[in-house]
Amino acid sequence: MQLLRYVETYQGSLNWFPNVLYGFMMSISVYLAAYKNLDASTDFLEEKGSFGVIDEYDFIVVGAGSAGSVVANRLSANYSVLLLEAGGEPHPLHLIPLFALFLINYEEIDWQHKSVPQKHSTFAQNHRQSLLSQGKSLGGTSNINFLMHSRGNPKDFDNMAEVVDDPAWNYDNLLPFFKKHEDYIAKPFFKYIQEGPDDVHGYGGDLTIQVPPYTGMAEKYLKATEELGYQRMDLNGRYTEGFDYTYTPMRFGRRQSTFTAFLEPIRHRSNLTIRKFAHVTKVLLGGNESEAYGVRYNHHGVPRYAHARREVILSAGALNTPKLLLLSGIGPKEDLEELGIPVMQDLPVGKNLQDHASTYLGPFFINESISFNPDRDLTSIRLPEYLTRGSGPLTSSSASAFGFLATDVAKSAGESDWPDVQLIFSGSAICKECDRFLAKSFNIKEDVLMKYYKHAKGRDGFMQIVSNARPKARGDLRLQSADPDMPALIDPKYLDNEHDLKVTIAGVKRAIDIVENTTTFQKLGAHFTTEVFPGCEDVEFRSDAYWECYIRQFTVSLHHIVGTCSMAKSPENGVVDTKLRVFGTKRLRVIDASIMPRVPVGNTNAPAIMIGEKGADLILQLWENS
Ligand SMILES: Cc1cc2nc3c(=O)[nH]c(=O)nc-3n(C[C@H](O)[C@H](O)[C@H](O)COP(=O)(O)OP(=O)(O)OC[C@H]3O[C@@H](n4cnc5c(N)ncnc54)[C@H](O)[C@@H]3O)c2cc1C
Repeated sequence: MQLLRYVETYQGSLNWFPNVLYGFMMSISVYLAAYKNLDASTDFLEEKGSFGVIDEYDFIVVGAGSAGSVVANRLSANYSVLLLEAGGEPHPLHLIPLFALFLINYEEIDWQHKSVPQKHSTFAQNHRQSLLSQGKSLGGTSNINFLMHSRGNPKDFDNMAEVVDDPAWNYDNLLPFFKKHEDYIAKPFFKYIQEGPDDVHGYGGDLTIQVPPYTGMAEKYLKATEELGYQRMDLNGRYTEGFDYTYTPMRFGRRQSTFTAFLEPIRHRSNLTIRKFAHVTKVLLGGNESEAYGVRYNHHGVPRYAHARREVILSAGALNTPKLLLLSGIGPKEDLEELGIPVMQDLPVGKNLQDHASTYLGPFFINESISFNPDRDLTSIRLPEYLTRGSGPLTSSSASAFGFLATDVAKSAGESDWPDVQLIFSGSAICKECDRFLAKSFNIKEDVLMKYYKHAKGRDGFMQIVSNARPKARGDLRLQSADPDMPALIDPKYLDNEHDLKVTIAGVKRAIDIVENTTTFQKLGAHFTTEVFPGCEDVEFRSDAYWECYIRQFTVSLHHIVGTCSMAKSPENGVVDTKLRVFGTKRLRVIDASIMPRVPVGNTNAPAIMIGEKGADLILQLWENS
């Protein structure tokens, strides 16, 4: 507290802080590499000699991410579990939500997948390749995501149950799995939270869900959306159109990843073996019925094998799980034969890839100094304030409010109660180094962002992310080689159809309306930038053609990839059945985001965690009754 008082008193003369911080962030790769090398060397020495002749467990879980951490936690309560994770310890900087946007695209903690060059989008990204980040450490992508807790719309799950013809996957039946781990803290004063038997939230679970202490300009944004007739509602409940503060997995201002919630507290459980730096390269399948009996993996350069007495569970995420299945001979027959991989099962692995293609709309400027302007507001007080009180802007990933709305496209399809656009509000101004940081995080050409943001630096303002929440685009993932170290060919096919473009343009116009047609924002003199996005100089500014150009240039993935190992009624339409067992195999399941047949209207971390709960429950039910 003494330190806090000292810093509060002298902060005026200590405004060197942003410069130091920017300098630190620019050299972050050195720090990340040092941390990882130390972790890997310690792990190598500790694990040396700890392998048995037969490394055998009841269950093997591949991937300690959002879903895998939950699966390993639940199963190891009763059975022996080997959890294999390609990455190491999560980096301590992950805990600070404000750093979320600046800790992606580093090889030490991110798989850094890239799409193949896109024909209809991502023109401003280097080589037209969309960066498709995925966390690589204990906790997986929950370590590097933007902390938005959003389950998806009840209709998404009802629709999923219909597609797979199994009511077990409808919203009402999945609710217990959303609630099971939740420790929900509702923001005070909001009346929309249901109480009693209709309460959709859980309390006292492993994962605390709350609004961060710092919300910046979010209240202004929510007021403006109310002016346009949108209600404030619980976006993790039975919502339709509406807006709210962003709820996040967080305790005392620190990110709660699935590592901190589900693995750290039990990592010394005698039934659980966590093996870091263990890159699984093949599922071992035997007999006529493709029965999974183990996996092969590389551990510090040494090939290892582990056997499962009961099941092998793949939770390597929506890009690495299909890759692993393909490498193991499960996938489209023709593709596998072309690469000389013996075919174990002919299944549409890697097809049906979906993602939320989005655009980063802005900057919007205001005349008052109320946005979070890092150059000004990131004073030296922020660190001690964060460390001692768990408060202040460091607690916010900057996506402080969001909402869902139904465009005319949804309405004319009779789906006004199933929104098709998500708008995310980021109340941060463009700081003097933000162009370079954002270029790195989005894989955008640095000169493009430097040009576009030049006039915005240091001015109070904000951004909105416009996301096409129910895309029609269906991409795919294929192998280019049987070598596990070769990246897969990933093609999300963003904006390859008129529908997706139309919905995104409609979303952009609503986002502009919120700013330019509400008294809340007009009192602040709020307006969209007058700067033309590089590459769109030849079309009339703010015309539909301009928005099309902007969206196709500045396309960014919201990193919500799903569908590559789709759950389905039959093997012609998907990869796993409704018990998440890979069709045509035995003792092999997929439990992660890849099993969702359609991307939910919302974000995918909460659904992936729910799938972890549901999958673990299916497994426990089977083995406890047999
Ligand atoms: C930058 C970014 C921001 C995002 N923001 C949000 C957000 O704000 N809100 C939200 O809800 N969602 C967000 N998401 C998406 C969400 O976090 C993911 O959809 C979700 O975490 C996926 O969970 P998963 O269990 O399927 O996979 P993951 O969490 O990716 O877990 C897979 C794990 O498997 C490991 N692995 C992979 N291959 C192998 C192998 N061969 N051998 C061993 N281990 C392996 C990986 O290292 C990883 O730890 C974001 C994603 C990104 C990248």
